[in-house]
Amino acid sequence: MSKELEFENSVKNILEYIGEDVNREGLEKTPSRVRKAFEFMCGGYKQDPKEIINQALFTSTNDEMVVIKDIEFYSMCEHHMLPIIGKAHIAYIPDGKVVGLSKIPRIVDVFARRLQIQEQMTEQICDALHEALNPKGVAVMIDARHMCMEMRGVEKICSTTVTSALRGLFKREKTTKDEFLSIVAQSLHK
Ligand SMILES: Nc1nc2c(ncn2[C@@H]2O[C@H](COP(=O)(O)OP(=O)(O)OP(=O)(O)O)[C@@H](O)[C@H]2O)c(=O)[nH]1
Ligand SMILES: [Zn+2]
Repeated sequence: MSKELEFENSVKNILEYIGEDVNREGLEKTPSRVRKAFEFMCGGYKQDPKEIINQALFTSTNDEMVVIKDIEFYSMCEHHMLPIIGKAHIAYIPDGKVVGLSKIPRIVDVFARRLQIQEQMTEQICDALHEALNPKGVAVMIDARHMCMEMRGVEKICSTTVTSALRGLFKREKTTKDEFLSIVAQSLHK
């Protein structure tokens, strides 16, 4: 049996388990729709962040902080496979090269489109940028809502989780870190 069919049969098992009639018309294509949705939502496993960044690296003498704020993303927690919905705020200080701006949200999606815990996703984005750009510093802050804490479990719909990862100047210099925090503060969930 193909892997695709195995996946679709697993979806049918879940539908049966929750008490659905897998043969009713509305559910006929659901297993294959779910498979395609998962292939998209977990497409990050097949992507290489270095390859993405290397497509658009430009020599530059600029060494001022570059901040890309409010990068929305959808991920899934590895414990419940329920959505994590949030925003990433990313800054770096170039050291001889800058990256095409669109590549930063692409890197966020590479790691968001995997099963995640928020702390790990924050670190992975930071490390990927640090390794590929070799900048003077990188900072990543993620502010997200976890559906496993809203739709079920503790059912706290107003709580958000903020995580950060800092490298280089952002870690060593308080003024650099504070500048990043003041730019990002306005974007955090109220
Ligand atoms: N640190 C961290 N924990 C997470 C993240 N996403 C979900 N969790 C937590 O993972 C934990 C799993 O705990 P368990 O006790 O094994 O699972 P559970 O019985 O479903 O727990 P409840 O959610 O409290 O009902 C829960 O406390 C979740 O809130 C994340 O991104 N980071
Ligand atoms: Zn969860």
